[in-house]
Amino acid sequence: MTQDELKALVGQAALAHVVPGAIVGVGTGSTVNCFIDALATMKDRIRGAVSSSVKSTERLQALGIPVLDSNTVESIPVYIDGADEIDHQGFMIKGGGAALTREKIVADLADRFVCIADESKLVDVLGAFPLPVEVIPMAAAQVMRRFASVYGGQASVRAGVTTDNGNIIVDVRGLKISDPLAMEAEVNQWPGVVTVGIFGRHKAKVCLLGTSQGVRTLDF
Ligand SMILES: O=C(CO)[C@H](O)[C@H](O)COP(=O)(O)O
Repeated sequence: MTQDELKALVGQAALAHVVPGAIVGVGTGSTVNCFIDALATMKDRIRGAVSSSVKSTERLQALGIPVLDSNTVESIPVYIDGADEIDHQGFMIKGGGAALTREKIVADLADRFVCIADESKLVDVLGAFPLPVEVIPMAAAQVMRRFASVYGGQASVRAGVTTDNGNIIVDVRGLKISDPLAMEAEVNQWPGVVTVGIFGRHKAKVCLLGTSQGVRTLDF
């Protein structure tokens, strides 16, 4: 199966986790796009969606799925999103699509994070994928220096990218993230960091992993 077919497979499988009559949290990315397309087939059975990006909002609305303002929603049963990497505890790196801050905000509303990913995303240790960090532009140089001095990571500004919140993305290479919760807590308090793309406190409860043998379910 191709990677696109695996994404379509898990996008479809995620429908089983959508709670009828409820609001569903929707992530961002090519795997989530498959989920959004599948969700359109049950749009009359949900109250609507809370979206994590302008791109996902546009796709949802184009398919006739109502998108609610996150400030009007107190909690949701399920958030469905992809990942750039996921480990065997359900910790993730996210932000390859630059939507990490809004993704974490919607994940924070949710009782359960259901990750959908193809099998190439499953890793033993996070960090081979460059760690995205949303940063307020005037802090970029200081945040990059700090990554080098504290973790030995090589950071660079992602060219040509502005987030939905008007900030930049710094990508950090050369990390081995052995303690995701500790690194998330540390980096999130550096001045100018809006969000680090480690999903530690907001890790997945379930991962639907697309494999050539079918969907493998990992429970964390
Ligand atoms: O974190 C994300 C966007 O900010 C995505 O979930 C992540 O990049 C995976 O994307 P894709 O499904 O296209 O591989």
